[in-house]
Amino acid sequence: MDAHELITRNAAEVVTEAEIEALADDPEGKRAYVGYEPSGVLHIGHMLTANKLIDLQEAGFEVTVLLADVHAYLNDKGSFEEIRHTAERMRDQFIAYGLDESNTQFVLGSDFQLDDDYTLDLHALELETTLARAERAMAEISSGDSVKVSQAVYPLMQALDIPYLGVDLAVGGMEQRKVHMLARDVLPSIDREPPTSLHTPLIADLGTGRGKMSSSEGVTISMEDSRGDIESKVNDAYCPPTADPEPTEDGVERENPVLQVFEYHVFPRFDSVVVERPEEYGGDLEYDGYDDLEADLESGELHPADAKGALAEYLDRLIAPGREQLAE
Ligand SMILES: N[C@@H](Cc1ccc(O)cc1)C(=O)O
Repeated sequence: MDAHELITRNAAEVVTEAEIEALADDPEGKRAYVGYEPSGVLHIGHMLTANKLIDLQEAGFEVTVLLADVHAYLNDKGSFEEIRHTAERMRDQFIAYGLDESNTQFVLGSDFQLDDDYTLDLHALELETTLARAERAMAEISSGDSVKVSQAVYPLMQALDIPYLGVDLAVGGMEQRKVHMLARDVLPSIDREPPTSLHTPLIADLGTGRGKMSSSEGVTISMEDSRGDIESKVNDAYCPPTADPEPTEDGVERENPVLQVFEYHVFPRFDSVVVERPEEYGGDLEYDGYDDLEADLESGELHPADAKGALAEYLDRLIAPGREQLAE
């Protein structure tokens, strides 16, 4: 796979295509980051962007993981002490998941976000931004109806992190796109380059195929799950024999989350996938890429129950190192 393909595979969008192209062609010195609010344990949402960071490392990027402790605090995720503690645990889980410490830089937000220069630049961005714009940028990041002042400061800090970390590419889920657009608009006002961004798709809830998989509602997979937990969640997952299910009766769009997890979590991390089947049902199936697996599910060659069995097996392999880490 060439650099451009590695960078863009499984991305829902890049802003802009031309800027990505230029980064792909740049042989050295390119840097990317993802920021995470430390809270709870690593789950499949974090792992999706972590997979992208692993692709980017392979494509020659230097990668930074920002453990955004101040952001978590501003977004009401607990006391600063608790968040700090969670940040340390999270870092260890990312390493267990495969973000090699030798080429991943882990940075704590509070290590630079409380400096004088940062604070003054932040105030300059506050002057450039209406409350309404800041609030819109946060719509898919913070929950709750009334936005606090802290949550209006949040996206401006996220924008400012990009030049302060010295990165060329900001990576995040689709829910981060409005913050990245805001960053493109406001950073030039303080003589900083507008950043390039890449967004990963949102994966549907495992149980229903609707909405998005999240740690706060519905069914997700986390590093705390035992093999048995994974098996029962995957077993109960929504998996019609198509990649393009009909909407529900009341018109809610649905995805096939089992296929999505194969596409965005399993295939990026394994060279091939074996679906074990007894001889009388045709024996094992082996796939070198996602498309063939999807085609077999659609044609009926691969039964959803067998697909689920294999998914549980591979998810377990992805989770195991983190689970062991947590048990320490
Ligand atoms: N907004 C991100 C966290 C984050 C914070 C600061 C950043 O610079 C980047 C990302 C989230 O929703 O989890």
